[in-house]
Amino acid sequence: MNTPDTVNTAADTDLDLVAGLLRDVPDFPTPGIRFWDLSALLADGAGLAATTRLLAASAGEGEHAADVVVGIEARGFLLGAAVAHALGVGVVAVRKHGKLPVVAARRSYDLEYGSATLELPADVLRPGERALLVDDVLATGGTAVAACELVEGAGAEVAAISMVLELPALGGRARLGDRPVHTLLAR
Ligand SMILES: O=P(O)(O)OC[C@H]1O[C@H](OP(=O)(O)OP(=O)(O)O)[C@H](O)[C@@H]1O
Ligand SMILES: Nc1ncnc2[nH]cnc12
Repeated sequence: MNTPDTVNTAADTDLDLVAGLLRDVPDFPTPGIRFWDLSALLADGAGLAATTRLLAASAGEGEHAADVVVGIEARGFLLGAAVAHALGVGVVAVRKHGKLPVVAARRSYDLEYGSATLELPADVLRPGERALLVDDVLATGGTAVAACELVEGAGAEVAAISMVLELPALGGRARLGDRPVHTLLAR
């Protein structure tokens, strides 16, 4: 029987479901990297719904509510669109270099297994808007910092950063400074 401090909430149930659908793959994409793959989670209807609920719950309410979601290529697109729909707001796709026809700004960065450049589409973020950044994994934080700088460079505010999985050993949270970071699980 549950006692008051062992009551399972709906969020706990969602979290258990999410955790059970993650898989880690050794030596991908390069030797020595333990890669966290969310494919099975995204492919599972209940898993995707639980993930969306949990990520949306980390968005602020009232005056702290997000005006828009920013999804980071590529896996952040899938989660970002789902979270935006749940919150009733739109979604901005921050893309890898060379995919957008009209670019507001770009940032290059390093991550666990290489380097990349992110670009923000022109004329979609308005100054003063509160953006919720969504992606799957927070590792070194290079990707998230670049995305935050693009949002902030457009005059918008990073309301929060929401990710499914954090890899604390790689130090991403510290690189994000004072920006509010919410991750569902750590490995
Ligand atoms: O915290 P970091 O060290 O920056 O790593 C996290 C990023 O790495 C992965 O994306 P990846 O660049 O592999 O791109 P993809 O989603 O296009 O596969 C992941 O989806 C995050 O965006
Ligand atoms: N180990 C990892 N697994 C999945 N995505 C990542 N992005 C950066 N590092 C990662």
